[in-house]
Amino acid sequence: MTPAPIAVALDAPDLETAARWAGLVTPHVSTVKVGLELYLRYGPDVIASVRGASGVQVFLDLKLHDIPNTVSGAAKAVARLRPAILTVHAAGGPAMIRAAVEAAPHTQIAAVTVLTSLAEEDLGRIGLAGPAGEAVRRLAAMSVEAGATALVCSPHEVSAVRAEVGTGITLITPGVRPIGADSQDQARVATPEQALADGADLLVIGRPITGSPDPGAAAAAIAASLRRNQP
Ligand SMILES: O=C(O)c1cc(=O)[nH]c(=O)n1[C@@H]1O[C@H](COP(=O)(O)O)[C@@H](O)[C@H]1O
Repeated sequence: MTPAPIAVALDAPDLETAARWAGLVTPHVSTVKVGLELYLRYGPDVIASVRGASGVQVFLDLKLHDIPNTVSGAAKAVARLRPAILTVHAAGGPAMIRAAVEAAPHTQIAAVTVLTSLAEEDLGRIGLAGPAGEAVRRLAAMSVEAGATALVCSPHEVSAVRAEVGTGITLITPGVRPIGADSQDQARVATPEQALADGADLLVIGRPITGSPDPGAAAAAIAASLRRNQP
């Protein structure tokens, strides 16, 4: 069976747990995601540990955000690990995004538009002209123009972003919660089925899977539900 288009966020406090989660979910999902918590604690070794023998795609979510020269150096430093995807903040601007794209030619650069943890009322406070849908659309268009081939947005904006950027761009949505699951610190959320129906290519799901007593079974259940809902 083809693995589901899900990136499991391995936000674990230690490497053993992350590698165990990766092993359990890998038969069911296409991708595992390494974020700041693991990377800052263990560094580059974490990539080989979670990739394991399966060779699953690794998404390195470092959300780089700095001046172009610094982001170029950082992207070069991790490009040798061959992550399939690397995140940068779209708010870093077009020159920064382009610097990342040029520094990591074998990795897909994903620009994070507006964090899924931000609610409409937060945008004004950080000085971002809203509403969220409009800010995401603006950042998405700018990022693609700067060379990003993937975008991160919430499921709420995915259909508008798809209409804006067309079919060639990979749309990645965190803020995904199966029916009945707690949204926790996520503000703009939808179900996996809805996110996919609205045009997402890859769903980022962490705690609804990794917080389960059986992460393998939780991943398998979401994957099966997505298959059932396919048109
Ligand atoms: O870039 C990301 O992956 C990301 C962007 C965003 O806007 N919101 C967001 O939640 N994420 C990441 O997606 C994951 C979501 O995890 P859960 O909320 O546990 O499903 C975390 O690892 C976040 O760092």
